Amino acid sequence: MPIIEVRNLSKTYAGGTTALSDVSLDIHESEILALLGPNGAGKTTFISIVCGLVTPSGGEVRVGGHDIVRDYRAARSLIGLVPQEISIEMFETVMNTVRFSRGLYGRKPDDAYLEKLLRDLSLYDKRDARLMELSGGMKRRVLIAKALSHQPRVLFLDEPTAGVDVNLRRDTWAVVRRLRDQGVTVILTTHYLEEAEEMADRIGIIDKGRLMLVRDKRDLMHEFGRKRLVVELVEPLITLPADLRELGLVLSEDGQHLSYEYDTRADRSGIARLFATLARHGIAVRDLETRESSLEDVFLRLLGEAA
Ligand SMILES: Nc1ncnc2c1ncn2[C@@H]1O[C@H](COP(=O)(O)OP(=O)(O)OP(=O)(O)O)[C@@H](O)[C@H]1O
Repeated sequence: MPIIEVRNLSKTYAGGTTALSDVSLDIHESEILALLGPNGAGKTTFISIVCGLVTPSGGEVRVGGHDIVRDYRAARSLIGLVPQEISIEMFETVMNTVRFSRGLYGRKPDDAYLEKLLRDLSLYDKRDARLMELSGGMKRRVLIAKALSHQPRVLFLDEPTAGVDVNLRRDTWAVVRRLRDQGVTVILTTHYLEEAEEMADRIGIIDKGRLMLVRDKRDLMHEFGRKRLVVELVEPLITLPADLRELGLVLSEDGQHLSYEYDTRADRSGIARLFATLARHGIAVRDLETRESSLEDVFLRLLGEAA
């Protein structure tokens, strides 16, 4: 059974904005799902509904089999949420904040678990510091600790590394991966496509309230990705022979490089033909380089196609 089942979910806010329309999705235990989409696409609305902070206008959501409206407490107890905005009690210490969060869910005190959690998040040294004394990145990690204080099975991270430096971002990724390996399901939103590419098992793209696609990341990159082959020549070419141009090759300004773009899905016969044609013209090759498109290229291409 999926840990989260979303059926025909929609949301129209009081002002009339439709933030979600007819979203259906299953989220599986211990996967990392990244939700991508432009500003205002509906990602935060989706998270807020599943976490019970916003009431849906239509459709159903079950978390661990519990309906999020009829059976709110049971559903919510399985969820940890790291919100986009930092709103914490600045005068409290790190350890007390996390203890308090755990208490809110009615869980028995367990300082051993909480101390381990702080260690995992590299916050243990700061456990007695007041939140106002922490850096922005540390405060973000306190939010993660709070969200995990009641040992939820699902963790929502709304832009977990916005404004966080590269090292800390990598630390956060490592923490999230470890959680996934411990069986926690993670749903995150991000505007850093590199983050989704690095971490996610599946990618969902939301645009204008619609879930445009949910796919295994590797399949997605494979299906929509493109490869680019750059051939460095021993001798520069002044003009490109017509048959090479017809194959889709492009000559660089300095005449030293030929480049060729192709679908990762397409069969490789194009490449073989290309080299045969180069050989026929007596064009000698010094070096080759291939580059695969990033998730960012794939994403922009998909949104472009949708528009
Ligand atoms: N409380 C609200 N009342 C009315 N409209 C809202 C409310 N919250 C969000 N919206 C609208 O719903 C739409 C979706 O917003 P949402 O915050 O879900 O997008 P998002 O994908 O999370 O965006 P971002 O990437 O900028 O965080 C937007 O048009 C937004 O203006």
